[in-house]
Amino acid sequence: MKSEIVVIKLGTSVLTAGEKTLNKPRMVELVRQCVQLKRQGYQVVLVSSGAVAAGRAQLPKPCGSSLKEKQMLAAIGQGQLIYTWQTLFSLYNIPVAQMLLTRADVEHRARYLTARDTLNELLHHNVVPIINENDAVSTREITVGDNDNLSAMVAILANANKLMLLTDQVGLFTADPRNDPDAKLIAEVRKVDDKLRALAGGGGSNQGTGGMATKLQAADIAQRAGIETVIAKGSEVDIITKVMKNDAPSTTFVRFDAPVEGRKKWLLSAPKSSGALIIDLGACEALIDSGASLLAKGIISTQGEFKRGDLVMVKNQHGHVIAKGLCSFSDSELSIIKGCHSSEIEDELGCKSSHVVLHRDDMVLLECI
Ligand SMILES: Nc1ncnc2c1ncn2[C@@H]1O[C@H](COP(=O)(O)OP(=O)(O)O)[C@@H](O)[C@H]1O
Ligand SMILES: N[C@@H](CCC(=O)OP(=O)(O)O)C(=O)O
Repeated sequence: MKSEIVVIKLGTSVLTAGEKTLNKPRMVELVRQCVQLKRQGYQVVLVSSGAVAAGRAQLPKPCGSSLKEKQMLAAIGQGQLIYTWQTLFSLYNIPVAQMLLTRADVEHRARYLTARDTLNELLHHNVVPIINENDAVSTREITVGDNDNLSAMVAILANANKLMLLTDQVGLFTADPRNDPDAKLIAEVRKVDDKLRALAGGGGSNQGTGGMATKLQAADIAQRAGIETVIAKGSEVDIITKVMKNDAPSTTFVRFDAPVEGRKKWLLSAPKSSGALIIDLGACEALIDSGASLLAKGIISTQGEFKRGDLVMVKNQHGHVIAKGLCSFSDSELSIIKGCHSSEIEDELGCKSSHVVLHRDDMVLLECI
């Protein structure tokens, strides 16, 4: 039987724990629990933050306020980060592997498949993959930007059963507990919606990136891909073991009953959109109620510039995103054929072309109207 795969994301807040550099006793403890999990038959993938913090501690003068400096610090600290993990796992004779990814590696279908194969091969050989963003080469265009979203992408790549986001809070509260002592823990989330997003603030510590907002984005993606996500406090004793037994105060995002499959998971996780299609009510209903492909007839207008094959968001007339998918036409072609019947498209464009704008196999639904 194939063993279950657990992706554990460790935020800077967990790995530094109030210190200016890596908190090694904390890392020892986390490795012990990961090994325990492996001995129970699970496969473990780590998404480890902490490179910037580790790099910062190695320079004599404080720095890291600009993007350039952060990239430099990540380049300095990543070596120490992976060395520390490697040293700790080697105490148990478990090899580790470093994978540094950017959005471009996941966005490009062929690179995505290569990363997936490498990850699978590592797990097959009982190695613990330790993943971080390749900050040193990440430009604004290709960065994921935070390891919460990266960990959701990794969970999809690894075909994981569970995603654990370990941080410095026990879960998602009704308000940032650093500012509101009356904030209450939300134990279970069925669906991430705008009301919930409004509760999630940015990072509380000055070390972390994204705070709860990016954790919700990650949980939303994972839920839709059929992966249960748990936010929990990394400093709590035996936290990994407790989360596996559903025995820790935490926030659990339950997986959707009908998750997206195969290639659609890639669509869900990776590509950034180049533009958007605004569609009418009839088209919204056809997409959501009947699972239909999107036809030119339902398109009111487009936003942004995109080529054939680019990823676009699909919005209703109120600007609400309802789907995303790979578009068969460029924005300039759509300006000609929007509102047309499918049979008129080839005549209008004067060339052979698809009869649908977004095929249902190349599209994931994100919201209901
Ligand atoms: N509604 C909320 N519930 C819990 N924490 C929140 C909330 N809104 C904002 N936060 C902040 O998110 C922080 C955790 O995110 P972050 O600093 O990015 O940590 P990490 O390094 O673990 O990713 C918490 O310290 C907390 O202050
Ligand atoms: N890639 C960066 C971490 C970025 C990040 O998302 O940090 P965090 O919010 O602490 O998980 C690093 O290694 O320092």
